[in-house]
Amino acid sequence: MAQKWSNSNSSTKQNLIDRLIRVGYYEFEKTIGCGNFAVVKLAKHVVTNTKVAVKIIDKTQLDEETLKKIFREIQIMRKLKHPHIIKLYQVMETERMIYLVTEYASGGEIFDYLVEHGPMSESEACRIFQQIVSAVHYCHSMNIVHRDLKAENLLLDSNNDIKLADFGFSNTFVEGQLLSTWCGSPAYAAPELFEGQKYDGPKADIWSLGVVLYVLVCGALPFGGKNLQTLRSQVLSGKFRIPFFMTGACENLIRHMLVIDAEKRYSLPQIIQHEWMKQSNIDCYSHVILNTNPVINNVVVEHMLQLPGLNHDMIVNSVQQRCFDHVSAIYHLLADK
Ligand SMILES: CC1(C)C(=O)N([C@H]2C=Cc3c(O)cccc32)c2nc(Nc3ccccc3)ncc21
Repeated sequence: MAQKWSNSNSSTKQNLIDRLIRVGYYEFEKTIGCGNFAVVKLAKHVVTNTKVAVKIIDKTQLDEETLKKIFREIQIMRKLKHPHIIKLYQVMETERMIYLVTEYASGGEIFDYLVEHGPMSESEACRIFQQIVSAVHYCHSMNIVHRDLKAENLLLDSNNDIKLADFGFSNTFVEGQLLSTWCGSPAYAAPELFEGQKYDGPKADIWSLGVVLYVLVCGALPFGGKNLQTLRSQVLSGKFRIPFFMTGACENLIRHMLVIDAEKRYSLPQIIQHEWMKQSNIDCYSHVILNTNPVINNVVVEHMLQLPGLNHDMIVNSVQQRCFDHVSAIYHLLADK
């Protein structure tokens, strides 16, 4: 469930959640964002003393449709384990609330980074874009499309590395089968979405990646307009301005991604192999090894056995069954330290 985040606490529901100080082993500190049906708070895991983000969802405020989307988002996040995708640590549910405990991206939105620092140098943009491409490539290899790729959903961690967030519009796809739901932010939406046609999910994500790359290097959107109609005609024209400072290689890559005909648009392997992407050396295929079953880290297990009430089998089961409960949360929070 993608949403515009604001940190203004308005409604009475908000105050109720605002008075929350602790859930499970998590002590709440401050609100980092609130949307129409979720509040996200910074919290500390008291057992491991680690900062996490907790998305608090009040189920009583949601209709059936939205609730289904939230459970789909959770199902998808449970499957994803990648260095540049926000990791889900734990899911807690009471009869009226859902709490999603995830990695905390302390650097905030890359959108705000660009507002503050202006466009990136192309070598910095290349480092960041390679991380984004690696995260999206991993999702597509897991048959998941994000469908809401935009600067606002690209978060930064304390090392200024990318953490892809908000799988509220994501969905699983079957190779070659077309999707039809209109998703995401218009400024990042592929032309085929504006034409109301069924579309190929991964190819629509690639268009959004082209808009993201343009935004990183130019600090502005390629397609704008004062309303949806002008935006639509600009996108369908496929015409956008290239600033004087953009190198030819960068322009060439962007022009191969912002291609109207989805069939002719670059694929992720073509993007990875493009000249411009060779500026800094990241292995975009690091994601492949992440799909295997988690190898148990015995140092972490030994550390946990000092905690009351835990035994070896409980820990190994919770991690290998991917329970997303307190035990696996302690394990992964310690492993990621
Ligand atoms: C749980 C999760 C994944 C999430 O839902 N959000 C929200 C909340 C604010 C927001 C946004 O502004 C843009 C995207 C996602 C979000 C998160 N925000 C952060 N860090 C952050 C830190 C300072 C400013 C903005 C975001 N870390 C993890 C999350």
